[in-house]
Amino acid sequence: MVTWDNLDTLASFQNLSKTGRIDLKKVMSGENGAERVKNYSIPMAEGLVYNYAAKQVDDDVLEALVKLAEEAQLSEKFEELYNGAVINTGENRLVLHQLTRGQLGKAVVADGVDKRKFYVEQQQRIADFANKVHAGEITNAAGEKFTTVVQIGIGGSDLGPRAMYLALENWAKKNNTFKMEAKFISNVDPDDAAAVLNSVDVAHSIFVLVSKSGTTLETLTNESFVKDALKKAGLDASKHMIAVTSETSPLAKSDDYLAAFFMDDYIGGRYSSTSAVGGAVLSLAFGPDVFAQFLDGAAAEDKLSAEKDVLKNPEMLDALIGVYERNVLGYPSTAVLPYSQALNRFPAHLQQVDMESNGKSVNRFGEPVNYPTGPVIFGEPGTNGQHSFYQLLHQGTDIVPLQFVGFKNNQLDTDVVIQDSTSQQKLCANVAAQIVAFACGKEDENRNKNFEGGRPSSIIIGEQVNPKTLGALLAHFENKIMFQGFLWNVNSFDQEGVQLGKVLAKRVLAHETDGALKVFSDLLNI
Ligand SMILES: O=P(O)(O)OC[C@H]1O[C@H](O)[C@H](O)[C@@H](O)[C@@H]1O
Repeated sequence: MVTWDNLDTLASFQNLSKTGRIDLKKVMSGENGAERVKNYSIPMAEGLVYNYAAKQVDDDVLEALVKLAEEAQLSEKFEELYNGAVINTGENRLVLHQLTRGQLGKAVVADGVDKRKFYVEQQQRIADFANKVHAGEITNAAGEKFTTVVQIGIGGSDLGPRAMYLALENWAKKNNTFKMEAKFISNVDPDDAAAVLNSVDVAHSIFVLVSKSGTTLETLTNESFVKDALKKAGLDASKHMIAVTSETSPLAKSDDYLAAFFMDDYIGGRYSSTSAVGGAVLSLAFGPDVFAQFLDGAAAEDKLSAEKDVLKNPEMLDALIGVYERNVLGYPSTAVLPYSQALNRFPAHLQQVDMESNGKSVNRFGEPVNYPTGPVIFGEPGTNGQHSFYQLLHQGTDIVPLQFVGFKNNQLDTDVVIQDSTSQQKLCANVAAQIVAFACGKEDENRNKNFEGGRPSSIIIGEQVNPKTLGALLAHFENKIMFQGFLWNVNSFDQEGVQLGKVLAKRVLAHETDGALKVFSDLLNI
């Protein structure tokens, strides 16, 4: 049996707090540094490697982290989760997104259904549908092929699928698996839908309406927006739309769609990229086989997350180091910095996964916690970020732990040699340089030009962004966030904090306001 205790009640956490502070500048300089880079590294799935040489840890801290993992029963809690325990206590739900890509434990039966079978069945239904669209067996009313897919959804029904699509678009083009261009409508700002609709040929577009609940105001509004545009173009909306939702949602039984594919309440929106939510758009855009490879990558990383030896489990160690940084060293934020244009929207997706999961002030029993929980997450791809916010990261008063991601190869064949190096080499040179610059700094008599150093980072290195490495990368961060939730003893799988704003917005629209809300409503001309 596992016990759910607050972090600050664990003896191993008290011991961790007493370990000596690491002088990163010192340990990362010279031969010492070279040894650390070689040793402080864990193989991940699909040829990825997690390197934590530039984190403020040494063997003593690592030993204390291992003890913390044991006392907090991280492995046992993950085991409970994938075997179908009610981990999402706030909503009384199981947490099953790992089951969409593999079976780590025993069969999970819920509501009389084997859940792994259910997810595979949905994946298969989507594959059949996508193949028929590609073969021209499912067409528009004029019998012409669909050429574009447009996803309508917001939050978890947008960010993950969008980030994954962008990550694989060029790879698919290069590898001849690109089937259809995908576009995304999310914001209730009418300019979002209008701009996307202006950029596509609606007569040859298939729209994927994605809403787990089937009740999200922005998504339903955008659906009407699109239906209106289709009608104005003389088209039958029901011949152009499919839905991805949960079987219990109001959308599930509607005749308004060509087809409906299902996820369920046991998959949080932000964890739904590997379910039908990501499956529909990615299978249509790149073919079902590419989506299957993406799932394989995620499944392989999930397996590593189940590894009991902390020093062989990249997700668990990353989580533990993050908690050490947050709760012992007191760092309030974390930046995710992929040196890859393909991962352009990956930080935005992680922002939701991390901050919606662990941005909590009460533990899983609803009692206030006395320690900081989830950090603020932000990020941009390198090298763009270097010319923007890195100034604060190098010389600002806050220390911000960094999570770099870098790949040896780009996705397209095009590159040039300028000043004796390719663009890809320049990209990689920059990430290596940044790790050492942040860790070691540089002394200068001019205080303005002085770099203190001592700024920690980790890096995940891979060969190339492709479906498998992307799946592994996604699972890494999902599972890291899950382990951190276990450590903080929060429920990482609900999101009550987003409700209040929705309720007040409804009041504004119904003109049922007073006080400050009324004045703001007037100022905004509602
Ligand atoms: O998929 P839906 O039910 O439309 O939900 C879309 C999103 O909106 C909610 O407000 C939540 O904050 C997100 O976790 C969710 O992903």
